[in-house]
Amino acid sequence: MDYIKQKLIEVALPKAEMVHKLVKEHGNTVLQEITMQQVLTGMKGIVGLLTCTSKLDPQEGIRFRGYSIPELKQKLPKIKEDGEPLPEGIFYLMLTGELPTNKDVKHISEQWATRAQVIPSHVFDVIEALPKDAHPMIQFNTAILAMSTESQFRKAYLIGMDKKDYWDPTYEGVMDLISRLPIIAAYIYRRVFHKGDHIPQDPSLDWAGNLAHMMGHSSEEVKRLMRLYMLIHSDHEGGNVSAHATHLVGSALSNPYYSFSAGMNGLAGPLHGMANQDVMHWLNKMKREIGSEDPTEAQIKAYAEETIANGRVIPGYGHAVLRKTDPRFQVQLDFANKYIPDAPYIKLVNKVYNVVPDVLLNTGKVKNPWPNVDAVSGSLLTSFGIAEYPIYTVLFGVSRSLGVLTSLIWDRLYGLPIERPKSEPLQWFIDRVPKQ
Ligand SMILES: CC(=O)SCCNC(=O)CCNC(=O)[C@H](O)C(C)(C)COP(=O)(O)OP(=O)(O)OC[C@H]1O[C@@H](n2cnc3c(N)ncnc32)[C@H](O)[C@@H]1OP(=O)(O)O
Ligand SMILES: O=C([O-])CC(=O)C(=O)O
Repeated sequence: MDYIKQKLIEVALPKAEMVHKLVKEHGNTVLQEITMQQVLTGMKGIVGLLTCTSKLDPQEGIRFRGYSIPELKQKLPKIKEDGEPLPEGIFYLMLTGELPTNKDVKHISEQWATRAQVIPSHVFDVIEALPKDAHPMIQFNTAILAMSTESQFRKAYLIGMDKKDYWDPTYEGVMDLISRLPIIAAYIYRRVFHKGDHIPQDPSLDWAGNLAHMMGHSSEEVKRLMRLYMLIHSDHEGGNVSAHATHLVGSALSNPYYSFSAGMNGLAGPLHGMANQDVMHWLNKMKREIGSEDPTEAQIKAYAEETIANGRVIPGYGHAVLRKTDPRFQVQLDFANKYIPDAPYIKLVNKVYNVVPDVLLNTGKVKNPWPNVDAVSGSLLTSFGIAEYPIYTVLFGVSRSLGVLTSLIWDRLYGLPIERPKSEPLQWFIDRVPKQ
């Protein structure tokens, strides 16, 4: 058995027993009071999920197994000392709860490179059957579903395996799926934006470096950016739409491909991952309407106010949980200010950051006026030559696979049952209003 799987069993067994014990011996413990407002505004703040890969603090931002992004930049293995951590490392950390060694990261890189070799040809046929102008997220998700013919979990389930072993074919499916996503993403990118002139994978490269290479952006600078991008988008605790959808569908014992596809349908929404593409449209429309490539802060403020007055959201700003600037925004801005401080889009992002929070605060209703991860990611990619906006959410999706699919393995390790919260009609809520 692969040593990572062996390690996983050792780490997981006592934890799975603990979950079982908590349910059995402390099942009646009251955890929280829930208000009408919480239920009717998207269940914010209601603890309804067990997720160990990462945890989001509203003030501090995300921590992966306890480590902040600046800590991970220090502690995770890199190819070069001054480079960015390899996403293989965050996968290992989220999976096992322990920091990886260089050897662990190399092992995962090699595993993924090997597994990536065997994507069945029908997956590409299915992509080719779609119109080229179908949004890349449609193509990406269709390909993910088409790959589910390969599901190891489905095969094992049909044979009739013991419930406690479900995690094993899930792990195998997750490893296969993650290994193949960069190839699918790059294939779609080259199909839509580069006349179908495909670039073969280079199995000697790391997972993110290979993605940049297959996209046709093979400079060391873009590979470094891709590693950072894949690291920071990988997880955001369990309640965000893509993670929760993956978990929910997985709770029906749907295979990893079906489950991840559900998450990707959520990521494609403009209030979630698609905001990274929308930010670019918002910035460009602003420049067009103002009639300047370099608008002043006063002009940006007026445009932002007009966006709000028209009943629209300013993409890249606000968050359902965060109440401060997203550290994922900050780390990307730091990267940009270090390597490309004079890039026009980075200057623009800095100016927008100077004025938009006040505009949002002045509405009196926006709970978080600060930028989220999507406020800068597109400007950064564009400045490094990846200027085709519709691919941005696909790149987000490739990264998000690391967290949500690791959680799916843990769902199986814990033996979590089907998720089925209760719903009530409107009258039920009205009946709960205290009588005068
Ligand atoms: C990777 C990610 O998913 S990060 C988020 C990416 N999404 C975006 O950037 C889209 C823009 N932002 C938003 O739409 C929101 O801030 C969300 C979806 C992220 C969070 O939504 P909520 O938790 O409902 O935010 P909040 O409680 O602050 O909303 C209160 C009001 O402020 C509005 N609001 C929130 N953010 C913004 C914004 N950026 N621009 C304008 N209005 C906003 C809401 O639409 C809501 O208005 P309403 O009462 O008239 O319906
Ligand atoms: O946490 C959320 O709700 C949205 C988000 O930033 C993410 O999923 O990365």
